[in-house]
Amino acid sequence: MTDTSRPARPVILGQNQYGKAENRVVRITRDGATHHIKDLNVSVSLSGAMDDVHYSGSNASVLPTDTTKNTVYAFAKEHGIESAEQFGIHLARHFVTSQEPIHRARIRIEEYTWERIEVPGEARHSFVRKGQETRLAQITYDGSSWEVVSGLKDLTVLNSTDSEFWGYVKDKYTTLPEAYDRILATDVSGRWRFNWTDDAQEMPDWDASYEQTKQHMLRAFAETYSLSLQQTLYQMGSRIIENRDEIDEVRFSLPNKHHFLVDLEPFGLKNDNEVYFAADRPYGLIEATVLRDGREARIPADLTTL
Ligand SMILES: O=c1[nH]c(=O)c2[nH]c(=O)[nH]c2[nH]1
Repeated sequence: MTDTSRPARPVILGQNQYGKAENRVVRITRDGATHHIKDLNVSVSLSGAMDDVHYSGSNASVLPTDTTKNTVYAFAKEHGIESAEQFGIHLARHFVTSQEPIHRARIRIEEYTWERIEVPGEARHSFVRKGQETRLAQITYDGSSWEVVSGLKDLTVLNSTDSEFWGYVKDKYTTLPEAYDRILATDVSGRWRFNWTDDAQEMPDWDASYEQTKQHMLRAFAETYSLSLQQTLYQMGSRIIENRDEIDEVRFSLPNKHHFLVDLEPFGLKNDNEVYFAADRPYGLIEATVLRDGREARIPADLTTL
C-alpha cells in the first residue's frame, strides 16, 4: 500500500516545532493591601507527531498556538507564578501529558523584575522596574526527563582597577598597548544547567538558587584580579560549580566593553588613568563553558539561540 500522507518526492520533513512565542503575562497576587507582581514573557514550543499537518494539511494533531497562549494565562490564574522555572515546569508537563501527539515541550521564559516603591501609610501596590538584569529560564520535557537551564542577560558590571592585559601574541598588525591597570566591564549573559532531570529527585529552590548563583558570579567578578576577561569568566563559572551542587554546567557570553584612555596631551593635561572613552563597538566577545568534571556540555555555544 502506498503511503499517501507522504508525498512521493525526494523531499522529507526535518525538525519542526510550533507554539506561541512571547506571551506577555503579568500576574498580580493580592495579600490584603500588599500586592505582589510577576512579569513574564513566555514562549511555548511543542513538537511530536506533526508530520501530517506539514505533508497533507491535516490539523487533527494540532493543538492551536492560540490555545497554548490561553493556557499560559489560565495557568497564571490557576497555579500562580511561584518562579519562572516552576511555571515553565507546570506548562511543559501539561502539554506533554494532556496531548498524545505532543512528545516534547520547551518553555522559554524571560522575567522582568519589579521593586516595590515604599511609601508611608498602607498603600503597597506601586512598583518601579528594576533596571538590572533580565532573568531567564528554559524548561524542556519529553515525558520522562527534564532539562532546566536558567540564566540572565544584560547584567552590566565594571571593575575600575585590578585588571591587566599583556603578554599576548604580537604580529605585524598588533597595535594594542599592554595594559597594567585598565577598566574591565561587561554585560553578563550567562546560562546554567541544573542536574535536576527526574521527578523522583528533590526539586531545587529555584529562587534561592538564582539569587545565590548571581551572588557567586558577581563576587567572583569583583574578587578576581584579572589578567584577561577569559580568566575572569572561568573564575565566575568555577565559583558557581564549586558552590552550587544543583548546577553542572555554566556558559557565559561576555562582551569586553572597551574603555580607552583619552589622550589629553594636546591640552597639556596628564591622563593618570582617570579619563576614558567608553566605546560601544566593536567589542571583544569572550565565550566559554565551565563544566563539572565528568558531566556533558549541553548548553548551546551560541547563547542568542537560548
Ligand atoms: O581580556 C582580554 N582578552 C582578550 O582576548 C583581549 N584581546 C584584546 O584586544 N583585549 C583583550 N582583553
